[in-house]
Amino acid sequence: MSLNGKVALVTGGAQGIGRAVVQSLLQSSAKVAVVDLNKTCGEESKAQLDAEFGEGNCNFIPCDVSNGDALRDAFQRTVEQFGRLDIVINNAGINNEKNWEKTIQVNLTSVIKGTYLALEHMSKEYGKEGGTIINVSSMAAFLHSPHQPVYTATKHGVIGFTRAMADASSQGDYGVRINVLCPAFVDTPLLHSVEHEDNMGKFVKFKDDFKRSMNKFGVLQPALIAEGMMRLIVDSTLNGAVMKITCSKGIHFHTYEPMSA
Ligand SMILES: NC(=O)C1=CN([C@@H]2O[C@H](COP(=O)(O)OP(=O)(O)OC[C@H]3O[C@@H](n4cnc5c(N)ncnc54)[C@H](O)[C@@H]3O)[C@@H](O)[C@H]2O)C=CC1
Ligand SMILES: CCCCCC(=O)/C=C/C=C\C=C\C=C\[C@@H](O)[C@@H](O)CCCC(=O)O
Repeated sequence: MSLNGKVALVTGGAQGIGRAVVQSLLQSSAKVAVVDLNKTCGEESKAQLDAEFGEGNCNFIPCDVSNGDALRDAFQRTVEQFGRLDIVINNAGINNEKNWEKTIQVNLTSVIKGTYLALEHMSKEYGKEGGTIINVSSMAAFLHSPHQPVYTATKHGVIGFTRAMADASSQGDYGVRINVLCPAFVDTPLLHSVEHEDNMGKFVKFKDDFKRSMNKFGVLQPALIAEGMMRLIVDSTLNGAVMKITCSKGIHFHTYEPMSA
């Protein structure tokens, strides 16, 4: 699939799932802005991607997505450098039950802010050409664990917000498709945070429950999540879709029963 001429912004793109998505976007000839807090990882990643895909296709923008002004600047810099914006992936996330307010800021508030900024740059409401937004939730929104109550709450929030915004987009004729992706366990640095008291606080005592669940359901590779992401990006029929990716069922969609009166 070719995304030649398209410009993407990926938050949390320096490692893990975001890194795999950036790689797939570059493979499809898109230009990509990698927005991430981790300067060392972001710069290393950019050097590797420049070597593989050539300079000028990828930009690293150091930014804490929970700082609203910094996130606004990151969007602005992307458009200044690449001339337009077509694809926004709100992927940055953390797992910290001890500093749970920060978890809400990064996993939910920043996804909301990232969606609104994306609309300012892509929506027909603002005189722009349209585009697509993908917000990253988690299977934790469907199968919760006592180990991660606030993480789970944020991932529920991302689904509710995204579905409502998808309806706003279609009814308001924004020309922007807005979808949500829910991976099960994925082999990334984030997954190792579940063992640490620094991250989990008092819930660390439930880590064996979490590990049992991981052993039962298996662990996915980031490349499969990137494949699902690319499907959401190119399939122009999808808006408000909730994509799940699990070991047992692979890439598939959640279906909601229609509400009866
Ligand atoms: N790894 C897993 O098992 C699963 C992960 N997810 C979600 O996928 C997304 C990506 O997670 P992973 O790649 O696994 O994590 P990761 O920890 O490997 O990568 C996350 C990236 O986000 C960046 N980041 C964190 N806080 C940031 C901030 N405030 N501002 C800017 N960048 C920030 C990190 O520096 C890192 O590069 C997250 O939203 C996570 O909740 C969902 C389901 C399962
Ligand atoms: C530190 C962050 C880790 C995030 C952990 C996370 O995302 C948790 C995932 C939890 C559960 C995964 C369950 C997967 C289950 C499937 O294999 C399947 O059995 C359920 C399929 C249900 C469906 O309709 O898709």
